[in-house]
Amino acid sequence: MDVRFESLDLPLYSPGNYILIAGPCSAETEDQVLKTAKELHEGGVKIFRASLWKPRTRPGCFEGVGAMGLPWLNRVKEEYGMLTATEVANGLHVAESIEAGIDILWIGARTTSNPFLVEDIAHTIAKYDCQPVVLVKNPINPDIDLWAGSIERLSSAGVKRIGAIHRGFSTYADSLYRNPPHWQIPIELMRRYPTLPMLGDPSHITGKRALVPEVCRQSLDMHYAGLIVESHCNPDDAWSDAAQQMTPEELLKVTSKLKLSRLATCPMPPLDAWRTELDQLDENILGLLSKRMRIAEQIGYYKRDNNLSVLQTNRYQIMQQELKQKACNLGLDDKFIHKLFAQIHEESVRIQHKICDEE
Ligand SMILES: O=C(O)C(=O)C[C@]1(C(=O)O)C=C[C@@H](O)C=C1
Repeated sequence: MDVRFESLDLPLYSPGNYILIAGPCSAETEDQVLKTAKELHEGGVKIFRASLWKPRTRPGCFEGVGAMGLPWLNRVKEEYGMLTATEVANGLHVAESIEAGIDILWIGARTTSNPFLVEDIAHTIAKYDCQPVVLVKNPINPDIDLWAGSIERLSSAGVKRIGAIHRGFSTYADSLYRNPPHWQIPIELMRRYPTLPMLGDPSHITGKRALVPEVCRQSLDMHYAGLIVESHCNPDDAWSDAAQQMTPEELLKVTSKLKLSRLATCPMPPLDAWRTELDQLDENILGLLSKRMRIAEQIGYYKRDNNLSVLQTNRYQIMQQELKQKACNLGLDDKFIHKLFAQIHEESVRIQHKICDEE
């Protein structure tokens, strides 16, 4: 589908000249909102974010202050001249936010996954002459068409200023990141829509404040238009997502370095994206190997207690035979897979011998 994107026309953060949206995960109290906004404003941040409606995984968690926080965001606008941004999950949120003068609305990952909600949001926005900027987070699952589909729905309904937010994708596997980035997906979206502005969301990708700086850097190296980062005046006491929020001071230390590292390197976006993806896959392989060895250990104890021999040649041969077939089906070289699993089996046998020798 041919989608035309108008410029977001948002103020840029300097140094670095990129869009920087910062603020707490959730608006909690008027004081917390104003204190955080003041510190960010003093550091040159021009766009303030805070969620009012929070879709949470389980009931009983803090679900946001709702429309009560809209006047707090208005005070941020009036007192510090910042633009304001919040998350919307249905048409009612949209209407309340636009009527309260919010400048930027973002659609969260769970909402992007629901075409009915996206339609509701799109048609509600389109009713207003003075439209906000709308940013679409990637869906929770790594489904590029669902992401693209939401963007297309907004555009078809008449929403003009649209951008995307890359917040990573949820995973079942153990991972360094809360939501592994799968960089190839946003890269593919940017290939499909070359004029679509993409913002990185390092807070949700990493889930840990210590990792936020490197993902900020990677996002800008990918030529993203900017970043949306969580910052709280007292992150450890935050009512939601405490581990991934940083103080305005910590954040500004990172953002001021970004320009330097961006100029000092010569980014090669496709290569960088592939390497990042390989790093992630390697980490997944390590996680799986570790799980496999833990199971081999358990079998080792069982064999010791039941006086069974460690080496089970039959089992090993059947396993290799099946792997050969599976490798061929996946287009992998069967000799390589044979060698790889011979090594893995050898290590498993070593671990079990050690257990059996322990007594
Ligand atoms: O199946 C078992 O008995 C195992 O202990 C597992 C395992 C393996 O790593 O796959 C290890 C040793 C045996 O020779 C065969 C297979």
